[in-house]
Amino acid sequence: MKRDDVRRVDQIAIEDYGMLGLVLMENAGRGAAERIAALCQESPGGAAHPVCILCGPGNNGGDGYVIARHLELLGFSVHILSLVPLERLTGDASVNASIAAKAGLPLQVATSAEDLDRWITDDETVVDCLLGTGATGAPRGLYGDAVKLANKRRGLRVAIDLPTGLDCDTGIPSQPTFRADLTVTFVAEKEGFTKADAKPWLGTVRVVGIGVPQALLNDFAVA
Ligand SMILES: NC(=O)C1=CN([C@@H]2O[C@H](COP(=O)(O)OP(=O)(O)OC[C@H]3O[C@@H](n4cnc5c(N)ncnc54)[C@H](OP(=O)(O)O)[C@@H]3O)[C@@H](O)[C@H]2O)[C@H](O)CC1
Ligand SMILES: [K+]
Repeated sequence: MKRDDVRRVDQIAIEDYGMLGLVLMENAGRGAAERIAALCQESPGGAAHPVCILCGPGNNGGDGYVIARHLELLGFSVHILSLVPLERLTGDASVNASIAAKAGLPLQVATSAEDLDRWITDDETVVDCLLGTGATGAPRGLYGDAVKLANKRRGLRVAIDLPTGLDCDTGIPSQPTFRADLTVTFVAEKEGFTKADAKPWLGTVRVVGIGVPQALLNDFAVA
């Protein structure tokens, strides 16, 4: 499915069907948390290890706060690294960041590559909630630093909606691109995921529904 169509599904679900963005984000985040839990149970270690969730400035980051809350409920030890001050967040992302903070989920704001190097450790699962379908071009500044650092760590890597740096329409990776073991994507596989260039960056792809009505999915020919 094309990036713009996926974003349209979100918009129509809210504007025409009256669904709340927060409901879509909750469904997305809970579904993603359940796929991450399944992966961590399958990994060599077997035990659920600590999880670091990297959150960006938009609703992809917003998903990360929901994922953190649900992974904690599943018994994981999570910590959240935001690359923007929380007051910079808006809408559904801001609501979920506030819930996570009020719930006492460990949360730090990284302002430098040194912060990221210190706080992203080597044995934890790293979840990429940096950039999603709102990204344009290669990850800039601290986002590029975060992707490069995450790619060097030894733990599992999970991309949410798409690996930061990957163009989800063309499948073309940018310098850098998050190299995922698992990509959890919402509504439908993105068109670029079928391209050979994308494969090394996606890992296993799992589609998570976000609760939009079948009638709306049918309008976009989503199975
Ligand atoms: N129906 C669905 O699929 C649902 C999707 N959800 C999630 O929402 C994201 C899309 O959220 P959105 O806020 O539109 O976009 P992003 O989170 O990707 O953030 C984009 C912002 O990031 C900045 N940006 C863009 N490109 C770059 C770059 N190359 N480097 C650094 N920063 C970048 C930009 O902000 P500025 O302030 O800099 O303009 C963008 O605004 C989707 O992917 C899903 O994860 C919903 O949660 C559930 C339903
Ligand atoms: K992402």
